[in-house]
Amino acid sequence: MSKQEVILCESLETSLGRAIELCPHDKLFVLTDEHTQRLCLPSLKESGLLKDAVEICIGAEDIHKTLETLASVWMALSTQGATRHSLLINLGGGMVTDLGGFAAATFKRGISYINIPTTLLAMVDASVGGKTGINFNGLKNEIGAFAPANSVLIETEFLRTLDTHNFFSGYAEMLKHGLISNTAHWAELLNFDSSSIDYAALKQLVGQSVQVKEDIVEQDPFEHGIRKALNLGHTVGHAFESMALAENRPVLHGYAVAWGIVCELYLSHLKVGFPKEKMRQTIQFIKDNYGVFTFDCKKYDQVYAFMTHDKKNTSGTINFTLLKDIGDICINQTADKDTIFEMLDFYRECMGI
Ligand SMILES: NC(=O)c1ccc[n+]([C@@H]2O[C@H](COP(=O)([O-])OP(=O)(O)OC[C@H]3O[C@@H](n4cnc5c(N)ncnc54)[C@H](O)[C@@H]3O)[C@@H](O)[C@H]2O)c1
Ligand SMILES: O=C(O)C(=O)C[C@@H](O)[C@H](O)[C@H](O)COP(=O)(O)O
Ligand SMILES: [Zn+2]
Repeated sequence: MSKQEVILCESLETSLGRAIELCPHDKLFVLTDEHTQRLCLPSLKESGLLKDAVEICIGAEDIHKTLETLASVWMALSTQGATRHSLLINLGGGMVTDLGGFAAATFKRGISYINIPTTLLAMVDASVGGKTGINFNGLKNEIGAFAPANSVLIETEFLRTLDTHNFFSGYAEMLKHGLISNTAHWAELLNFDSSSIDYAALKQLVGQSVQVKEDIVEQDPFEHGIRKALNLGHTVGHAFESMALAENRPVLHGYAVAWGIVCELYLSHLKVGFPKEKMRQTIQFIKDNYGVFTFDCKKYDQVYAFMTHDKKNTSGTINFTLLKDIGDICINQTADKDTIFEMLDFYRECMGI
Protein backbone atom coordinates (compact mmCIF):
# COMPACT_ATOMS: atom_id res chain seq x y z
CA MET A 1 0.00 0.00 0.00
CA SER A 2 1.41 3.40 -0.92
CA LYS A 3 2.36 5.70 1.97
CA GLN A 4 -0.27 8.30 2.60
CA GLU A 5 0.42 12.02 2.94
CA VAL A 6 -1.19 13.24 6.19
CA ILE A 7 -0.98 16.97 6.83
CA LEU A 8 -1.96 18.87 9.97
CA CYS A 9 -2.78 22.05 8.09
CA GLU A 10 -1.62 25.57 8.87
CA SER A 11 -3.61 26.73 5.83
CA LEU A 12 -6.14 24.29 4.38
CA GLU A 13 -6.30 26.35 1.19
CA THR A 14 -2.54 26.04 0.57
CA SER A 15 -2.46 22.35 1.47
CA LEU A 16 -5.48 21.56 -0.69
CA GLY A 17 -4.06 23.48 -3.65
CA ARG A 18 -0.90 21.42 -3.39
CA ALA A 19 -2.74 18.12 -2.86
CA ILE A 20 -4.90 18.74 -5.94
CA GLU A 21 -1.78 19.55 -7.99
CA LEU A 22 -0.28 16.22 -6.92
CA CYS A 23 -3.31 14.42 -8.41
CA PRO A 24 -3.59 15.32 -12.09
CA HIS A 25 -7.27 14.86 -13.02
CA ASP A 26 -9.83 15.63 -15.69
CA LYS A 27 -12.79 16.35 -13.43
CA LEU A 28 -13.18 17.15 -9.75
CA PHE A 29 -15.93 15.83 -7.44
CA VAL A 30 -16.61 16.75 -3.82
CA LEU A 31 -18.61 14.49 -1.52
CA THR A 32 -20.28 15.86 1.61
CA ASP A 33 -23.10 14.78 3.87
CA GLU A 34 -26.06 17.08 4.43
CA HIS A 35 -24.38 18.69 7.47
CA THR A 36 -20.87 19.18 6.12
CA GLN A 37 -22.39 20.58 2.92
CA ARG A 38 -23.86 23.37 5.06
CA LEU A 39 -21.15 23.75 7.72
CA CYS A 40 -17.84 23.00 6.01
CA LEU A 41 -18.17 23.31 2.23
CA PRO A 42 -18.83 27.08 2.10
CA SER A 43 -15.46 28.02 3.66
CA LEU A 44 -13.67 25.62 1.34
CA LYS A 45 -15.42 27.07 -1.70
CA GLU A 46 -14.13 30.55 -0.81
CA SER A 47 -10.68 29.41 -1.92
CA GLY A 48 -11.91 29.04 -5.51
CA LEU A 49 -10.19 25.65 -5.70
CA LEU A 50 -13.55 23.90 -6.05
CA LYS A 51 -15.08 26.24 -8.63
CA ASP A 52 -15.45 23.52 -11.27
CA ALA A 53 -16.18 20.71 -8.82
CA VAL A 54 -19.32 18.61 -9.08
CA GLU A 55 -20.99 18.39 -5.66
CA ILE A 56 -22.43 15.11 -4.38
CA CYS A 57 -24.33 15.13 -1.10
CA ILE A 58 -25.48 12.12 0.95
CA GLY A 59 -27.51 11.65 4.15
CA ALA A 60 -25.64 12.04 7.41
CA GLU A 61 -24.51 9.43 9.94
CA ASP A 62 -24.08 5.68 10.06
CA ILE A 63 -27.66 4.81 9.10
CA HIS A 64 -26.59 6.06 5.64
CA LYS A 65 -23.34 4.08 5.46
CA THR A 66 -25.15 1.61 3.24
CA LEU A 67 -25.06 -0.06 -0.15
CA GLU A 68 -27.93 2.21 -1.28
CA THR A 69 -25.96 5.37 -0.47
CA LEU A 70 -22.83 3.91 -2.07
CA ALA A 71 -24.84 3.15 -5.23
CA SER A 72 -26.11 6.74 -5.27
CA VAL A 73 -22.50 8.00 -5.22
CA TRP A 74 -21.48 5.58 -8.00
CA MET A 75 -24.52 6.79 -9.96
CA ALA A 76 -23.64 10.47 -9.48
CA LEU A 77 -20.06 9.82 -10.62
CA SER A 78 -21.20 7.77 -13.59
CA THR A 79 -23.89 10.14 -14.83
CA GLN A 80 -21.87 13.30 -14.29
CA GLY A 81 -18.90 12.33 -16.39
CA ALA A 82 -16.37 10.87 -13.96
CA THR A 83 -13.56 8.93 -15.63
CA ARG A 84 -10.72 6.78 -14.33
CA HIS A 85 -8.76 10.05 -14.14
CA SER A 86 -11.21 11.98 -12.01
CA LEU A 87 -10.51 13.07 -8.44
CA LEU A 88 -12.88 12.81 -5.48
CA ILE A 89 -12.59 14.97 -2.36
CA ASN A 90 -14.35 13.56 0.73
CA LEU A 91 -15.31 16.37 3.09
CA GLY A 92 -16.88 15.03 6.26
CA GLY A 93 -16.71 12.68 9.19
CA GLY A 94 -15.80 9.02 9.18
CA MET A 95 -19.04 8.04 7.50
CA VAL A 96 -18.18 10.21 4.47
CA THR A 97 -14.49 9.23 4.37
CA ASP A 98 -15.28 5.48 4.75
CA LEU A 99 -18.06 5.44 2.14
CA GLY A 100 -16.45 8.00 -0.19
CA GLY A 101 -13.13 6.18 0.03
CA PHE A 102 -14.82 2.92 -0.92
CA ALA A 103 -16.69 4.63 -3.78
CA ALA A 104 -13.35 5.95 -5.06
CA ALA A 105 -11.66 2.56 -4.61
CA THR A 106 -14.32 0.78 -6.66
CA PHE A 107 -15.43 3.29 -9.30
CA LYS A 108 -13.87 2.16 -12.60
CA ARG A 109 -11.61 -0.02 -10.38
CA GLY A 110 -10.23 2.96 -8.55
CA ILE A 111 -9.82 6.70 -8.83
CA SER A 112 -7.71 9.08 -6.74
CA TYR A 113 -9.19 10.68 -3.67
CA ILE A 114 -8.38 13.21 -0.97
CA ASN A 115 -9.83 13.14 2.56
CA ILE A 116 -10.63 16.34 4.43
CA PRO A 117 -11.92 15.05 7.79
CA THR A 118 -14.28 17.38 9.65
CA THR A 119 -14.97 15.44 12.89
CA LEU A 120 -12.51 14.66 15.65
CA LEU A 121 -12.98 10.94 15.01
CA ALA A 122 -12.24 11.25 11.31
CA MET A 123 -9.19 13.46 11.95
CA VAL A 124 -7.46 11.11 14.38
CA ASP A 125 -8.66 7.83 12.94
CA ALA A 126 -11.11 7.22 10.08
CA SER A 127 -9.56 9.38 7.35
CA VAL A 128 -6.12 7.83 7.83
CA GLY A 129 -4.84 4.34 7.07
CA GLY A 130 -6.87 3.23 4.09
CA LYS A 131 -9.71 1.22 5.67
CA THR A 132 -12.78 2.10 3.60
CA GLY A 133 -16.21 0.51 3.43
CA ILE A 134 -19.87 0.31 4.33
CA ASN A 135 -22.04 -1.50 6.86
CA PHE A 136 -23.90 -4.52 5.47
CA ASN A 137 -26.19 -7.27 6.80
CA GLY A 138 -26.39 -5.43 10.13
CA LEU A 139 -22.62 -5.68 10.56
CA LYS A 140 -20.09 -2.88 10.83
CA ASN A 141 -17.82 -2.35 7.81
CA GLU A 142 -18.75 -5.78 6.48
CA ILE A 143 -17.88 -4.78 2.90
CA GLY A 144 -14.84 -2.68 2.10
CA ALA A 145 -11.31 -2.39 0.82
CA PHE A 146 -7.93 -1.18 1.91
CA ALA A 147 -7.47 1.91 -0.26
CA PRO A 148 -5.58 4.89 1.14
CA ALA A 149 -6.42 8.45 0.18
CA ASN A 150 -3.73 10.22 -1.82
CA SER A 151 -3.71 12.96 0.83
CA VAL A 152 -5.37 13.56 4.17
CA LEU A 153 -5.69 17.22 5.10
CA ILE A 154 -6.53 17.89 8.75
CA GLU A 155 -7.95 21.35 9.51
CA THR A 156 -8.88 21.42 13.20
CA GLU A 157 -10.82 24.70 12.81
CA PHE A 158 -13.72 22.54 11.56
CA LEU A 159 -14.02 21.16 15.11
CA ARG A 160 -15.50 24.43 16.39
CA THR A 161 -18.98 23.47 15.13
CA LEU A 162 -18.89 19.87 16.38
CA ASP A 163 -21.40 18.97 19.11
CA THR A 164 -20.31 17.50 22.45
CA HIS A 165 -21.42 13.95 21.65
CA ASN A 166 -19.37 13.85 18.48
CA PHE A 167 -16.45 15.43 20.32
CA PHE A 168 -16.48 12.58 22.86
CA SER A 169 -17.04 9.99 20.15
CA GLY A 170 -13.75 11.00 18.52
CA TYR A 171 -12.10 11.33 21.92
CA ALA A 172 -12.72 7.62 22.56
CA GLU A 173 -10.50 6.70 19.61
CA MET A 174 -7.89 9.13 21.00
CA LEU A 175 -8.12 7.37 24.36
CA LYS A 176 -7.60 4.07 22.50
CA HIS A 177 -4.46 5.59 20.91
CA GLY A 178 -3.32 6.66 24.40
CA LEU A 179 -3.80 3.14 25.77
CA ILE A 180 -1.88 1.49 22.95
CA SER A 181 0.98 4.02 22.94
CA ASN A 182 2.38 5.30 26.25
CA THR A 183 1.41 6.33 29.79
CA ALA A 184 2.25 10.02 29.30
CA HIS A 185 -0.11 10.36 26.31
CA TRP A 186 -2.84 8.36 28.12
CA ALA A 187 -2.52 10.57 31.24
CA GLU A 188 -2.60 13.76 29.17
CA LEU A 189 -5.85 12.58 27.58
CA LEU A 190 -7.46 11.78 30.95
CA ASN A 191 -6.54 15.27 32.18
CA PHE A 192 -7.62 17.34 29.16
CA ASP A 193 -10.23 19.95 30.09
CA SER A 194 -13.12 19.09 27.77
CA SER A 195 -15.53 21.47 29.55
CA SER A 196 -13.78 24.49 28.01
CA ILE A 197 -11.84 23.38 24.98
CA ASP A 198 -8.51 25.02 24.25
CA TYR A 199 -8.42 24.51 20.46
CA ALA A 200 -4.67 25.09 20.17
CA ALA A 201 -4.05 22.36 22.77
CA LEU A 202 -6.59 20.14 21.02
CA LYS A 203 -4.77 20.59 17.71
CA GLN A 204 -1.56 19.42 19.35
CA LEU A 205 -3.32 16.36 20.81
CA VAL A 206 -4.85 15.58 17.40
CA GLY A 207 -1.34 15.67 15.90
CA GLN A 208 -0.02 13.25 18.55
CA SER A 209 -3.02 10.95 18.20
CA VAL A 210 -2.94 10.66 14.43
CA GLN A 211 0.81 9.99 14.65
CA VAL A 212 0.08 6.91 16.81
CA LYS A 213 -2.18 5.61 14.05
CA GLU A 214 0.19 6.50 11.20
CA ASP A 215 3.13 4.74 12.88
CA ILE A 216 1.16 1.52 13.26
CA VAL A 217 -0.38 1.59 9.78
CA GLU A 218 3.04 2.15 8.24
CA GLN A 219 4.33 -1.04 9.92
CA ASP A 220 1.33 -3.18 8.95
CA PRO A 221 -1.05 -1.56 6.43
CA PHE A 222 -3.15 -4.70 5.82
CA GLU A 223 -3.68 -5.71 9.48
CA HIS A 224 -1.77 -8.97 9.45
CA GLY A 225 -0.29 -8.23 12.89
CA ILE A 226 0.36 -5.07 14.91
CA ARG A 227 -2.41 -3.06 13.18
CA LYS A 228 -4.81 -5.16 15.27
CA ALA A 229 -3.77 -2.83 18.13
CA LEU A 230 -5.97 -0.17 16.49
CA ASN A 231 -8.91 -2.51 17.02
CA LEU A 232 -8.66 -2.40 20.84
CA GLY A 233 -12.21 -2.07 22.20
CA HIS A 234 -13.75 -2.94 18.84
CA THR A 235 -14.49 -6.68 19.22
CA VAL A 236 -17.06 -5.73 21.85
CA GLY A 237 -17.64 -2.16 20.61
CA HIS A 238 -18.74 -3.22 17.14
CA ALA A 239 -21.04 -5.87 18.69
CA PHE A 240 -22.69 -3.19 20.86
CA GLU A 241 -22.95 -0.85 17.86
CA SER A 242 -24.56 -3.52 15.67
CA MET A 243 -26.96 -4.56 18.42
CA ALA A 244 -27.96 -0.93 19.04
CA LEU A 245 -28.55 -0.44 15.30
CA ALA A 246 -30.69 -3.61 15.14
CA GLU A 247 -32.76 -2.36 18.08
CA ASN A 248 -33.31 1.04 16.49
CA ARG A 249 -31.38 2.89 19.18
CA PRO A 250 -28.14 3.67 17.29
CA VAL A 251 -25.11 4.76 19.28
CA LEU A 252 -22.12 6.75 18.05
CA HIS A 253 -19.14 4.60 17.03
CA GLY A 254 -16.78 6.16 19.60
CA TYR A 255 -19.26 5.57 22.43
CA ALA A 256 -19.48 1.90 21.49
CA VAL A 257 -15.66 1.77 21.42
CA ALA A 258 -15.47 3.40 24.88
CA TRP A 259 -17.85 0.80 26.33
CA GLY A 260 -15.92 -1.89 24.44
CA ILE A 261 -12.72 -0.62 26.08
CA VAL A 262 -14.32 -1.09 29.52
CA CYS A 263 -14.94 -4.75 28.65
CA GLU A 264 -11.63 -5.38 26.96
CA LEU A 265 -9.58 -3.77 29.76
CA TYR A 266 -11.29 -6.16 32.17
CA LEU A 267 -10.36 -9.04 29.87
CA SER A 268 -6.83 -7.60 29.67
CA HIS A 269 -6.64 -7.59 33.48
CA LEU A 270 -8.01 -11.12 33.70
CA LYS A 271 -5.93 -12.73 30.99
CA VAL A 272 -2.67 -10.80 30.75
CA GLY A 273 -2.51 -8.79 33.99
CA PHE A 274 -3.32 -5.21 32.93
CA PRO A 275 -2.83 -3.13 36.13
CA LYS A 276 -6.02 -2.73 38.17
CA GLU A 277 -5.47 0.96 39.04
CA LYS A 278 -5.01 2.04 35.40
CA MET A 279 -8.11 0.02 34.51
CA ARG A 280 -10.06 1.77 37.29
CA GLN A 281 -8.93 5.26 36.16
CA THR A 282 -9.78 4.59 32.52
CA ILE A 283 -13.19 3.12 33.36
CA GLN A 284 -13.96 6.07 35.65
CA PHE A 285 -13.21 8.50 32.77
CA ILE A 286 -15.53 6.51 30.52
CA LYS A 287 -18.31 6.37 33.14
CA ASP A 288 -18.00 10.13 33.70
CA ASN A 289 -18.18 11.07 30.01
CA TYR A 290 -20.02 8.37 28.06
CA GLY A 291 -22.94 7.24 30.19
CA VAL A 292 -23.90 3.63 29.80
CA PHE A 293 -25.15 1.25 27.11
CA THR A 294 -27.84 -0.86 28.74
CA PHE A 295 -28.73 -4.50 28.09
CA ASP A 296 -29.65 -7.43 30.28
CA CYS A 297 -28.16 -10.93 30.47
CA LYS A 298 -30.80 -12.25 28.05
CA LYS A 299 -28.87 -10.31 25.35
CA TYR A 300 -25.49 -11.98 25.98
CA ASP A 301 -26.01 -14.58 23.27
CA GLN A 302 -26.81 -11.85 20.76
CA VAL A 303 -23.72 -9.82 21.69
CA TYR A 304 -21.67 -13.02 21.39
CA ALA A 305 -23.21 -13.77 17.97
CA PHE A 306 -22.21 -10.31 16.70
CA MET A 307 -18.65 -10.90 17.98
CA THR A 308 -18.39 -14.05 15.87
CA HIS A 309 -18.31 -11.73 12.81
CA ASP A 310 -15.25 -9.75 13.96
CA LYS A 311 -12.68 -9.46 11.16
CA LYS A 312 -9.83 -10.47 13.46
CA ASN A 313 -11.38 -13.91 14.07
CA THR A 314 -9.96 -17.08 12.60
CA SER A 315 -11.52 -20.55 12.45
CA GLY A 316 -14.35 -20.07 14.89
CA THR A 317 -12.48 -18.38 17.74
CA ILE A 318 -13.24 -14.84 18.85
CA ASN A 319 -10.16 -12.71 18.75
CA PHE A 320 -9.30 -9.72 20.94
CA THR A 321 -6.50 -7.20 21.16
CA LEU A 322 -5.55 -6.93 24.83
CA LEU A 323 -3.02 -4.96 26.87
CA LYS A 324 -0.51 -6.20 29.43
CA ASP A 325 0.04 -2.56 30.33
CA ILE A 326 -0.32 0.77 28.55
CA GLY A 327 1.58 0.42 25.27
CA ASP A 328 2.24 -3.29 25.88
CA ILE A 329 0.03 -4.85 23.22
CA CYS A 330 -1.05 -8.49 23.02
CA ILE A 331 -2.73 -9.31 19.69
CA ASN A 332 -4.55 -12.55 18.77
CA GLN A 333 -5.91 -13.20 22.27
CA THR A 334 -8.91 -15.48 22.49
CA ALA A 335 -11.57 -16.00 25.14
CA ASP A 336 -14.19 -18.73 25.48
CA LYS A 337 -17.92 -18.05 25.79
CA ASP A 338 -17.96 -18.34 29.61
CA THR A 339 -15.16 -15.77 29.94
CA ILE A 340 -16.90 -13.44 27.49
CA PHE A 341 -20.12 -13.69 29.53
CA GLU A 342 -18.11 -13.00 32.72
CA MET A 343 -16.71 -9.89 31.00
CA LEU A 344 -20.26 -8.73 30.17
CA ASP A 345 -21.26 -9.32 33.82
CA PHE A 346 -18.32 -7.14 34.89
CA TYR A 347 -19.36 -4.40 32.43
CA ARG A 348 -22.95 -4.35 33.69
CA GLU A 349 -21.92 -4.39 37.32
CA CYS A 350 -19.30 -1.66 37.08
CA MET A 351 -21.56 0.55 34.93
CA GLY A 352 -24.33 0.12 37.51
CA ILE A 353 -26.91 -1.80 35.46
N1 LIG B 1 -11.74 3.75 8.43
C1 LIG B 1 -11.36 3.77 9.69
O1 LIG B 1 -10.20 3.48 10.02
C2 LIG B 1 -12.33 4.18 10.74
C3 LIG B 1 -11.88 4.50 12.03
C4 LIG B 1 -12.80 4.88 12.99
C5 LIG B 1 -14.16 4.98 12.65
N2 LIG B 1 -14.56 4.70 11.40
C6 LIG B 1 -15.97 4.87 11.00
O2 LIG B 1 -16.25 6.27 11.05
C7 LIG B 1 -17.65 6.44 11.24
C8 LIG B 1 -17.89 7.46 12.34
O3 LIG B 1 -17.33 8.68 11.95
P1 LIG B 1 -17.73 10.05 12.66
O4 LIG B 1 -17.73 9.86 14.12
O5 LIG B 1 -16.92 11.09 12.06
O6 LIG B 1 -19.27 10.17 12.29
P2 LIG B 1 -20.05 10.87 11.09
O7 LIG B 1 -19.26 10.93 9.87
O8 LIG B 1 -21.36 10.18 11.05
O9 LIG B 1 -20.23 12.36 11.63
C9 LIG B 1 -20.95 12.59 12.81
C10 LIG B 1 -21.90 13.78 12.64
O10 LIG B 1 -21.14 14.99 12.66
C11 LIG B 1 -21.50 15.80 11.55
N3 LIG B 1 -20.36 16.65 11.25
C12 LIG B 1 -19.28 16.34 10.51
N4 LIG B 1 -18.39 17.35 10.58
C13 LIG B 1 -18.93 18.30 11.35
C14 LIG B 1 -18.48 19.57 11.80
N5 LIG B 1 -17.28 20.04 11.49
N6 LIG B 1 -19.31 20.29 12.58
C15 LIG B 1 -20.52 19.82 12.95
N7 LIG B 1 -20.99 18.61 12.57
C16 LIG B 1 -20.19 17.86 11.78
C17 LIG B 1 -21.90 14.81 10.50
O11 LIG B 1 -22.66 15.41 9.52
C18 LIG B 1 -22.67 13.78 11.33
O12 LIG B 1 -23.97 14.25 11.55
C19 LIG B 1 -18.22 5.08 11.60
O13 LIG B 1 -18.86 4.57 10.46
C20 LIG B 1 -16.99 4.26 11.92
O14 LIG B 1 -17.19 2.89 11.65
C21 LIG B 1 -13.68 4.31 10.45
O1 LIG C 1 -7.58 1.51 11.37
C1 LIG C 1 -7.80 0.46 11.96
O2 LIG C 1 -7.17 -0.57 11.70
C2 LIG C 1 -8.86 0.37 12.97
O3 LIG C 1 -9.20 -0.71 13.42
C3 LIG C 1 -9.48 1.65 13.42
C4 LIG C 1 -10.86 1.51 14.04
O4 LIG C 1 -11.02 2.61 14.93
C5 LIG C 1 -12.00 1.62 13.04
O5 LIG C 1 -13.23 1.66 13.71
C6 LIG C 1 -12.04 0.60 11.92
O6 LIG C 1 -12.99 0.98 10.96
C7 LIG C 1 -12.42 -0.78 12.39
O7 LIG C 1 -12.19 -1.65 11.37
P1 LIG C 1 -12.77 -3.12 11.29
O8 LIG C 1 -11.75 -3.81 10.44
O9 LIG C 1 -12.83 -3.67 12.68
O10 LIG C 1 -14.10 -3.01 10.66
ZN1 LIG D 1 -13.09 2.72 15.59
